Amino acid sequence: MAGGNTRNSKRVLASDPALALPLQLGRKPKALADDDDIVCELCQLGDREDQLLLCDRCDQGFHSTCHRPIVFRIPSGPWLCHRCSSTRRPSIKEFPLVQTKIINFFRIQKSFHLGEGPKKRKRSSSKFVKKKSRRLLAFVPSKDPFQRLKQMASLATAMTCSGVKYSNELTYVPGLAPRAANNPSLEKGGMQVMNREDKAAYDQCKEMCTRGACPPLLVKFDPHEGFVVEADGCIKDFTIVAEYTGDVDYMSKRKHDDGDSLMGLLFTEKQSKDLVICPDNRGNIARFVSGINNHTREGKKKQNLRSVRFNIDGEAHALLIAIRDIHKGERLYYDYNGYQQDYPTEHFV
Ligand SMILES: C[S@@+](CC[C@H](N)C(=O)[O-])C[C@H]1O[C@@H](n2cnc3c(N)ncnc32)[C@H](O)[C@@H]1O
Repeated sequence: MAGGNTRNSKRVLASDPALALPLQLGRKPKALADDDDIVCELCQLGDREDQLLLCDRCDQGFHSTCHRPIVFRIPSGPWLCHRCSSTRRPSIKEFPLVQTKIINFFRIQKSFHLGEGPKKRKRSSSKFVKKKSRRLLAFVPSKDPFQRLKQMASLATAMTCSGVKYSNELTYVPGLAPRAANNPSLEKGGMQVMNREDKAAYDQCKEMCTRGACPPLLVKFDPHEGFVVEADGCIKDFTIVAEYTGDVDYMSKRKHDDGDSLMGLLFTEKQSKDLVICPDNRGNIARFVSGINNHTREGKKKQNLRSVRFNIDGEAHALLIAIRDIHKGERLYYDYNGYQQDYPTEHFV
C-alpha cells in the first residue's frame, strides 16, 4: 500500500498468462486520515509513504504497515483497528474433529469411510530410459485417515471463520455471469486446451475430493498473512494442488469490490466480457494460498506453485500447480501477478 498507485489498484489475482487489469479509479476510502495532525498510534509518526488509517470506533490513526496484521486492502468504508475489531470479531473457533460433521461440511459422498487409503499400484520398471514426462499429476492424499480428517477440519475452520461455503467447482449464480459467458475461445491470444492425459489427472483430483480424499494440505493462521496453506506431505513437481473456485462474475461489475481474492478467469478483447472468480461466498482451499512478494529476491524464491488457466471441455479454469517438489511443512506460495504487476505485494512477508 505504500506505492502511490496502490490505492487505485484492482486486487485481482492473475493466472499465468494474464493480461492487464482495469484500474480502480481514485475513490478516497473513508478510513484514510485527512487531518495532518494525526499520528500513527504505533510509530508516533504522521506522514509516511503508506496510508494512515483512522479507526472508526477509537479514532486512533495507524499506518497500514504498522498495524498488525498489516492492512493490505484499503477499506472503502469504515474501518476498525485490531483492538476494536477484536472485541467484535469472534475468535477462531476450531471446527470439531467429528467425521460426520466434516462429511456434511464438504458434502462428501457416502462411499467415504476413514479406512479408505489410496489404491496401491505395482511399480514397473523399463529398460528404456523414458523422457521426463511433463504430464500433470493428480495430488496424492495422505494415507492416514485421521490426518486427512485434521486437514479437512483445518479448512472447515478457515472457511467458517471467513464466512465462505465449500464448493470445489466454479459456480454460476443468477444475476452474475452465466456459464455461457465462460467461453475460452474469447481469450485474447487464445487459451491452452487441456490434453487428454492432463484431463484424466484433473478428473481424478475432482473425484478424490468428492469422496473425502483431499489434497495433503493444512490451513493454519499466521498473524501477518492471515490464513495460510501448508503442505502436510510431500507434493511432487507438476502436481495439480487445487482448482481456484468460486462464483464467476464479470470483472467490470467487480471494479469496486473490496475483496482481495478475486482471480482473473477470462481476458478478452472486450473488457466487458472479462471474467473473474469471486471466492467470497463459495470457494475452496485455493483462496487461502499466499502470494509471493514480487519486489524481493527472497519473496520470489518462496514460489512453489503457479496459477495456470486451461480450456477444459470448452470452459476456462484456473489451477494451482506445483512447480517443484514441495516438502511437508512448506507454506504454499504463488505469484498473484502471474503476468502483470497489478496486485500490490510490496509489503508481503
Ligand atoms: C488471496 S488472500 C489469501 C488468504 C488470506 N491470507 C486470508 O486469510 O483469507 C490474499 C490476502 O492474504 C494476505 N497475504 C497473502 N500472501 C501474503 C504474504 N506473503 N504476506 C502477507 N500477507 C499475505 C494479504 O492480506 C492478501 O491481501
